[in-house]
Amino acid sequence: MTTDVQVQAQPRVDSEVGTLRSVLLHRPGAELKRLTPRNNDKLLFDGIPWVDRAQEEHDAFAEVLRGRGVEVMLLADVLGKALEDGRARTTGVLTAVDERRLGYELADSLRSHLSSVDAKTLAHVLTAGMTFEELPVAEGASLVRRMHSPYDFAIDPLPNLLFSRDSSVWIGDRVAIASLAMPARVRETSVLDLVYAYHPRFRLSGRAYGAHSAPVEGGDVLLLAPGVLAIGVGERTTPAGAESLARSAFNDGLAHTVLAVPIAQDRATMHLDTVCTMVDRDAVVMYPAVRDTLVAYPMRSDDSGGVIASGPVPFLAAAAEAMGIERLRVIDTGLDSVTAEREQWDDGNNTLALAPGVVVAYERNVETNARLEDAGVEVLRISGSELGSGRGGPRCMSCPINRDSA
Ligand SMILES: NC(=O)NCCC[C@H](N)C(=O)O
Repeated sequence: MTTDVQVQAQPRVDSEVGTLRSVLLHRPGAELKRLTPRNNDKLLFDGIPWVDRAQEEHDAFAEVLRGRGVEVMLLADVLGKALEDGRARTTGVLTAVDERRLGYELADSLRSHLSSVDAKTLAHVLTAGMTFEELPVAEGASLVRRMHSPYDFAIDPLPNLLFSRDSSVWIGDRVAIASLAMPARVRETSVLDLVYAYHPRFRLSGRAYGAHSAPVEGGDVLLLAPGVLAIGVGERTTPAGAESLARSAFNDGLAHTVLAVPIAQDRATMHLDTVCTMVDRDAVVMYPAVRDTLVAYPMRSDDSGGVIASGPVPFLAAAAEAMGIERLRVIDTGLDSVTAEREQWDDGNNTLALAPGVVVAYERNVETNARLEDAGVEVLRISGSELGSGRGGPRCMSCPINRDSA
């Protein structure tokens, strides 16, 4: 159920913790059923999720948000709506059909076929992909068709759309569509591009950054305070990507300081939000192992379209200074290193704030959640036994569209 006020809310996000009003989620679907032990690594899942249970867990997550008055927009719905525009369908077909994979003839006949299907079916194909076995009949003489296994992908599935945080990020009233680093996620950019270009709710919104710039993933971008961004630089976001997003944010007047924060180039720490998320206006929960070592390279505008970087300097001090506060509190999870490592791996530090001091977290991270509560943070627990197999928590699975100003 949504209220009139929520429906009218214009996209705008200037912090991590302002009361969440609208959010974009992706309910996992058929694309997760494509995962097998042979392809799960390439598709960036650490196991084979039980899809029905993952959907139940996701529905429960969405219900927690709705229960707190948040408008939940689902990607399948907004993509389907965007694809009602014929121009979106044409672009969607062109970006999904890869002639290098299919060869000229098969690509041509698949493009014709997809141009004739309705918006909902096309939305399904764009997210769940298509196997050779599912291709429309005809082209029996195609070498490509004959030589591929029926189970090979003619169009790759996008199981990581579940992590809607990474593919786009709102900064102020502009949306930055990510340039995703891993081959398994690159096509997500074009799906989100369709949504923001053609869905009536978004099509007038301005863009920040450019989807074809150097890699930046939304999980690396933290809106520490209005005008202050932190951008993790590691396995996904590159220094050039961070600089490019900073330049765009400065030029659009969306930020005065951007902190580039190096993180280890490991799967466990693939994004900054795997080790640090904000839980209150002046507080973060942070993986203890990085607490004292995290540094930042502050960037500011040179006032003529360029970016000036300095540092490295200690992250916590640089963040507090840029935010104009005395100290950025780190909720001390006080965990022994083994428990901390286990809970970090299971997204214990990946919380989604619904308001200052109110977060959604995976229930399995018992110790981290207990410490958050000891520090006065309200923790709304969700189950993530299956959702977590893609290695992402509540923040990763949510793209805030509208928050009250913090
Ligand atoms: N912000 C995040 O940390 N997102 C999690 C992304 C998980 C996904 N399987 C990936 O490897 O990209």
